[in-house]
Amino acid sequence: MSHSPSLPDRPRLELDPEMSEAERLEAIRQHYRRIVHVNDELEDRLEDAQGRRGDLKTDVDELKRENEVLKTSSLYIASVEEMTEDGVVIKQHGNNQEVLTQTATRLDADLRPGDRVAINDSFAIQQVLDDETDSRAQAMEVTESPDVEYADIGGIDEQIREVREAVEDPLENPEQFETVGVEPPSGVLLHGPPGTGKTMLAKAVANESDATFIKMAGSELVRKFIGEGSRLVRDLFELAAEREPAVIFIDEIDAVASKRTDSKTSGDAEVQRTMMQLLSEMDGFDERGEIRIIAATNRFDMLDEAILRPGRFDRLIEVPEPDTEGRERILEIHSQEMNVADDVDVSEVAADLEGYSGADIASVATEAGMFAIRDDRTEVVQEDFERAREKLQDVEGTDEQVIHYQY
Ligand SMILES: Nc1ncnc2c1ncn2[C@@H]1O[C@H](COP(=O)(O)OP(=O)(O)OP(=O)(O)O)[C@@H](O)[C@H]1O
Repeated sequence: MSHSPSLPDRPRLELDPEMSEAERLEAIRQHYRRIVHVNDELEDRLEDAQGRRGDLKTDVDELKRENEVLKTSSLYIASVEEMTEDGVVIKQHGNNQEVLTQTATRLDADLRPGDRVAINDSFAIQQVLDDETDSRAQAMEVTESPDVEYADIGGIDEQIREVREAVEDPLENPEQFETVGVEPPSGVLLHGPPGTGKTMLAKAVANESDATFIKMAGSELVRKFIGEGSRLVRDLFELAAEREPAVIFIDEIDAVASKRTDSKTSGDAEVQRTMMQLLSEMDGFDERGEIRIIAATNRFDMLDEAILRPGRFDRLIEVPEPDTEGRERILEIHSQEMNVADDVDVSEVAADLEGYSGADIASVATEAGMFAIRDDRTEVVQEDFERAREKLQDVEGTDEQVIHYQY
C-alpha cells in the first residue's frame, strides 16, 4: 500500500492557437487519456485509504473493548428487584443491601425484575447475565421419563385416581375437556406427612402421560439461591414451555408460599417476591398449553390462602400415612425383589408398622434384608422384619416423630 501524501498533478490542457484542427484533436485525446489515468490512480488510493480506515476502526474497537474491560474489571453479581421511574433497584448477592442505580441505555429494554446482572464498583449495571446460568441447571431437576409407575405406589389408589384425572386426562385428551366445556384444574396440591409418596406420585403421572418431569424444591429457592427465586420461577415455566408436554413439580411449596409473617426483613420480602412470581405464572397459565403443575407440602396449615384460589392450586389431594392394608401393599412392593421366606406373614409385619410412612416401610424392608445378609442367610425371615422395625424405631427416635406430630 502506498500512502504518498501528495496527490497526482492535475492534468492541463494546453492548446496553441497555431495548432491545426487535427493537432488540437490529438491534444484533447491525450488530455483525456491523462485524466482517465489520474482518475484510476485516485480510485486506487481511495480504495487503499478505505482499507486502512477499516483496519484502524478494528483497532479502535478492540482498544475500546479493552478499555471497557479495564474500567469494569471487577464486576459483582446482583439481581434486579424492581424497575422504577428513578432507576433500577438491585440487590447485591451475598449481602441484602438494596441499591437504586442506573443502567446503560442499551440495556434498558432488556431488563426485567429477577434478572441477574453484573454491576461495577459504583453499582452501575454493566451486563445482563444469560438465563442459562448454572443455578438454573442446579435448581431444577429435569427427567424426560422418570422410572416410577403407578404400580410402584402402594396404599394411595384413590389419590392416584384423582391425580390422573387432574393431570393425565387433560394432557392426553384436551379435546374431551373442551367438548364437555370444563376447565381442568389449574394446579394440584398434594399435602400430607413426609415420605408418603407425593414425589413418587408426581413422577409416575409424568411418566405415564409421557411428559417431561421438572422438579424444583421450594426450600432450595430460599436457602440456596438467595436473591434468584423469582427469576428461577420464571425460568421454570419457560423451561416447561420449551419441553411440553411437561409436569412441573414444586416440592416443599410452603417454603415460598407461607402465610405472611409480620416481620419485614428483606429475606421475607424476597420470599414474597418469589411467591408473587409463582402466582403470576399460574395466572397466565391458560395459554401455556400442555403443562400441568403439581406442588407438595407437609405443612398445609402454613400455606398462604392466595395460592389456593381458583385458577391456582385448586385441586387439593391429601396423601395420608398408609393404613394397615396400604402398609401391607407398600411392604410387598419393596420386598418383591427380595428373597423372602414363604412363611413370612406380610400382613402381620404391616400391622406392627402403625404410624410408619411409605419411606419408613421402604427402610424396614431394606434393613430386614441387611439382617439376613449379616446372618449369612439367603432368605429374609419374619424375625428380620421385626429386628429391622425395632432398629429403625431406635434410630428414628425423635426427629421424624416430631415432624409427624407437627403435621
Ligand atoms: N405409597 C408408597 N408406596 C411405595 N413406596 C413409597 C410410598 N411412599 C413412599 N415410598 C418410598 O419412600 C420414598 C420417598 O417417597 P416420596 O419422596 O415420594 O415421599 P414424599 O411424600 O414426596 O416425601 P417428602 O414430603 O419428604 O418429600 C420413595 O422413593 C419410596 O421408596
